[in-house]
Amino acid sequence: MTKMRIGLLFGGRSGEHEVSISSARAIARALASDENATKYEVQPFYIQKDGRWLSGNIPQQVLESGKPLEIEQKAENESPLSREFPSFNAVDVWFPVLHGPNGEDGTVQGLLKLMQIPFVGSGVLGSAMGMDKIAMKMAFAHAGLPQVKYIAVNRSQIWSNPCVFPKLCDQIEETLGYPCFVKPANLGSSVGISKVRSRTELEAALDSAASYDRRIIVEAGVIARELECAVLGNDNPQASTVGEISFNSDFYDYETKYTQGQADLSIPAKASSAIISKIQDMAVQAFLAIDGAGLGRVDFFYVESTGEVLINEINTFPGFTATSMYPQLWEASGISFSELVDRLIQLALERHGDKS
Ligand SMILES: Nc1ncnc2c1ncn2[C@@H]1O[C@H](COP(=O)(O)OP(=O)(O)OP(=O)(O)O)[C@@H](O)[C@H]1O
Ligand SMILES: C[C@@H](N)C(=O)O
Ligand SMILES: [Mg+2]
Ligand SMILES: [Mg+2]
Repeated sequence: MTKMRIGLLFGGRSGEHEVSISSARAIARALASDENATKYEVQPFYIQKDGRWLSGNIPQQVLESGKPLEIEQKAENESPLSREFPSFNAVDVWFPVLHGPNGEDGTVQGLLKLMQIPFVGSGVLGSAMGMDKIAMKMAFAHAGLPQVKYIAVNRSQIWSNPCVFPKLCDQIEETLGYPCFVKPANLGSSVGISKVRSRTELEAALDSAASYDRRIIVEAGVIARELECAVLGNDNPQASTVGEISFNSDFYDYETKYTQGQADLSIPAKASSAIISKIQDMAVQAFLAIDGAGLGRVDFFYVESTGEVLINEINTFPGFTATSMYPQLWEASGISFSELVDRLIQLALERHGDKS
């Protein structure tokens, strides 16, 4: 049997570069295990932090070491893609294991779509909507999904005009109060997010978020349990069992997410069956609202005292690291890691066949 060649794309010009390497290591292992090894042959492609694409031996070395490559000087006028374009022909299905901007946001998906080769996950629209927390929240509001109060901010309100900035801070204090969360709109893994409790912290957090993104979102802080649900499928997606994250840190920040033992994952979450099915329904609605495809993980806040469930966000390429929820939610729902990656490839082929 001829093996299908899977283009495993990882790394990326993103604050989540290291997370992508960890996810890709796990996915590469799953593609080489069990029955998958008889069906698939993995061709890794590594996108360096400066955006250059590498094939050949280096991607394999990065996968083995789990560490990003030191950036060597780029030749003047060298295109990030110039060296690798010919070898793209050696791929039957792309598996873009990219988190954050320049990978999970529709940019790479546009390139892969133009190549007319199937790829795993959401297309251009779903990826872009799922990455940008402002656009995402507009789609959720339109779908009638409850969420926290928020204010959308543009970098120009923070950096360009000294008269606008104090007014913006006044508006945030009046509308949202403290604590509130300041986030770059297009990022993940909590990179660039601050929880703020005072005017001084707010000013510093806005300045910091603006260094990551032109678009920033400020949300009212909620005291709630954090529940997550995985989604798998295309036009008729399925929701997994629901999991809960608990931790001792101030919020679920980068260190808590990726340091073994810092967060506890309870799967299934201890909540009534009514709450679990509500979350599963909302997860599917959220996935459809942004035009998701293949996979997604939807994060929720559950305010136990009032019974309120608020949607926080969707991730169109959630983490597959050792501490990540997405593969563990499916494992607990009866789909093993190796079966999961196989299904994702089949869903990519199905979606490609739709000619969408
Ligand atoms: N409005 C809020 N109220 C309370 N806690 C919040 C709020 N927004 C974010 N947090 C905390 O910050 C964490 C990260 O937020 P969020 O999920 O929006 O960021 P992210 O960078 O997209 O993360 P990831 O993509 O890794 O899930 C949440 O899991 C939660 O602990
Ligand atoms: C990878 C990270 N953004 C996640 O959602 O798991
Ligand atoms: Mg996210
Ligand atoms: Mg999240």
